[in-house]
Amino acid sequence: MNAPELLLTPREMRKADASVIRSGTPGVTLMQNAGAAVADAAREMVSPGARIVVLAGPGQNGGDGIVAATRLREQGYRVSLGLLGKREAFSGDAALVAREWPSDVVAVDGANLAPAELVIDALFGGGLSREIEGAARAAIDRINMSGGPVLAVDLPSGIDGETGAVRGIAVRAARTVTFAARKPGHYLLPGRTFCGDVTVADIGVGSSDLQASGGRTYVNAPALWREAIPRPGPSSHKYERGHVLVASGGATRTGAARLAARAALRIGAGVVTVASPPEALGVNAAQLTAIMLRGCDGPEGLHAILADERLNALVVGPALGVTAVTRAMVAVAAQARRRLVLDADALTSFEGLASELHQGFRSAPTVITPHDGEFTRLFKGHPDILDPSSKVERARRAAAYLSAVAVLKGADTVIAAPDGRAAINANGTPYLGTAGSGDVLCGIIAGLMAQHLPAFEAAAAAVWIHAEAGAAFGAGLISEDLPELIPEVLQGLLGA
Ligand SMILES: NC(=O)C1=CN([C@@H]2O[C@H](COP(=O)(O)OP(=O)(O)OC[C@H]3O[C@@H](n4cnc5c(N)ncnc54)[C@H](OP(=O)(O)O)[C@@H]3O)[C@@H](O)[C@H]2O)[C@@H](O)CC1
Ligand SMILES: Nc1ncnc2c1ncn2[C@@H]1O[C@H](COP(=O)(O)OP(=O)(O)O)[C@@H](O)[C@H]1O
Ligand SMILES: [K+]
Repeated sequence: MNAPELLLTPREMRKADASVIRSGTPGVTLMQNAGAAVADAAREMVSPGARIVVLAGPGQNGGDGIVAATRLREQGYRVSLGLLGKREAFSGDAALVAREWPSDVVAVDGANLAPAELVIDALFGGGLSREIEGAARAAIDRINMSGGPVLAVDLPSGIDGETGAVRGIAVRAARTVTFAARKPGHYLLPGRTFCGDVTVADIGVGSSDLQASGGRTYVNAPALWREAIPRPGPSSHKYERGHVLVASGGATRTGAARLAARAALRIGAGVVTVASPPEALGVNAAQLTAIMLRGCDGPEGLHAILADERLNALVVGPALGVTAVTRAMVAVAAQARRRLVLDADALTSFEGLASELHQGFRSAPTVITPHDGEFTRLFKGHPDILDPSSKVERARRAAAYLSAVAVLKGADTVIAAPDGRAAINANGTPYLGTAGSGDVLCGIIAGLMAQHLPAFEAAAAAVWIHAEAGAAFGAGLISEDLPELIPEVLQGLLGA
């Protein structure tokens, strides 16, 4: 099985580099390897002898660029080197490699990009620490206006490697070569859209060095959770595959629950029941077949239904209404200590009241699935959770605060666990932005938890499967399609 792919923030990457250097490999060797990998990528992008302009910044990212420039020059390319700052001002390993450049340098604002068949952007990488202004800003503007392909070293300059934010302005690259491990900024938006194709070069940082970084953020991919997905044994019966209960909204708001219920059944829950307010029983009954239906009158009704111990996973929130009654439903669900998914109105009903849920889900696996708007409402008054510029950090803090897995949805959905693990999803499609899509996601999560997947694995697997299904369908996707697309994705994962 492939190992899960670890993503390292620039700070964690520095720890990994330090670990390699402690084991005896000089930092300059890492830089030589990094620059050589950039030169290799450049050769794949242009024909022999092409004109290449390398723009190098004042730090070690610039050092990588100078190594690439030196190599490419030796290999017969017509290379010019533009520096942001003075050649004598380089420090550390970059100062060592700068001595090896055998030709003239120009200032970045003097570098002529017009004849270049390739621009190599080595202005800033993991050390970007503030908004870009002045000469650096003008240089990036000119790179983006040049119209030719750009190869970015480590990160497109201007993209924050930890958060994916644009620090004032950023290079639009056709390709990015990064080192040892991708960074969260390669996946988080808007960073992802600036990178082009991202490749990871092996520069001599081993897996023990990566572990030494302390990083706990992963790409959300099957390697992270595939082994946890159950396959029914020859003698297993439906209740072993779990029983999901989905709370339905009132008579005119029942579709969300049915979408979640259908998804829970398709992902493999043995039994799924919709708990319906009495006035909505007719409309639910008219549209349910394999899914069971129970009358459920508010929090007391839910409490009564949960006397059945076989109900082991609940979905509470979609289309329930933003009310005190919904808050009471959440309280009943939490007290029942069942696996729980909370979405939509269950979260918005606690607008500014997150403190009522503080550590509220310690006693049973729980997943919350807010989009940005729901997240901001729920944690109103909690700047410690809302303010970090990294989406990963926001999700992590929310998860720790509630003792629940937080799925912070969007085009770059982040899944975070209270223990600090996090995953960034990247296989989605904008076609998932369709009414009811989030309800389907809730159902998939609950269906996997009902089958005993731990909450983090269930949430991460569900986000990936949901996105994979949506991407496979593409244009014209509506939420009703999503549950019906699950079997093919599941069969691809399980090989059956
Ligand atoms: N051994 C290793 O560690 C290896 C590292 N490797 C490479 O090192 C890169 C990281 O290097 P790095 O830490 O030197 O940071 P880097 O991205 O060059 O920028 C720092 C410089 O930029 C400046 N600066 C920052 N923001 C600015 C702004 N907005 N506007 C203007 N200036 C700004 C900052 O100035 P200061 O803040 O100090 O004033 C400083 O001078 C990494 O991406 C990878 O490519 C590889 O070779 C593998 C081995
Ligand atoms: N541009 C996009 N790329 C990938 N996934 C997306 C995109 N837009 C929305 N999604 C996904 O679609 C789902 C929408 O859920 P949500 O916002 O709750 O919608 P609804 O309330 O209509 O169900 C989420 O899983 C989200 O991650
Ligand atoms: K760069």
